[in-house]
Amino acid sequence: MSSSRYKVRVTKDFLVFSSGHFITFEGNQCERVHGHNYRTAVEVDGDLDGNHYVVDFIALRDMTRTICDELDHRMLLPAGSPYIRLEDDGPNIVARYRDRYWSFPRDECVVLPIANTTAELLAKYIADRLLVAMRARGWADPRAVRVEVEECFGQSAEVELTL
Ligand SMILES: Nc1nc2c(c(=O)[nH]1)N=C([C@H](O)[C@H](O)COP(=O)(O)OP(=O)(O)OP(=O)(O)O)CN2
Repeated sequence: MSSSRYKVRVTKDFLVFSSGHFITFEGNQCERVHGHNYRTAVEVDGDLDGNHYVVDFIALRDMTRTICDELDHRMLLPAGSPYIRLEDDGPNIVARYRDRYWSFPRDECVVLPIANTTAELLAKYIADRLLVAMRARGWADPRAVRVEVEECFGQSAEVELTL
């Protein structure tokens, strides 16, 4: 007897965010500030519910759009970096790396609970937020949530939350 496994996938031309960032790497390197037009794709694996669908992908689309819109046209800053210090400076947030520092108006930044603004950890952040949003709607946990974040054409990272 064969068994069936289902997933829904959502990727739309508005599930994007144009944001600034910089990453640290190799423990002693920090990029210059730059930006990307990030694109996201979301997949949810699970059993069919009483509607005979995994989840309503319109609702999933809208949940994802809410998160993308929060990140759009913002400077993405990591709150959990061991290398980059974030400081309040009145209406601004100052980011410091060794003898370099950047000052951004607070409402033009998003401080994220991640260690580095890599595509991988942005995908993880979005996946975690989506799971919270699904649970807030009373949805049963799916089997898995996957989020892909593409930094630019041909460069992306994906996370899978297995539940
Ligand atoms: N696995 C990952 N590798 C890299 C990431 C990442 O998030 N995950 N990020 C970077 C840099 O932040 C940077 O964003 C790379 O972007 P890009 O502009 O493409 O880098 P380059 O300037 O070197 O590429 P060009 O196409 O020549 O502009 C690096 N690695």
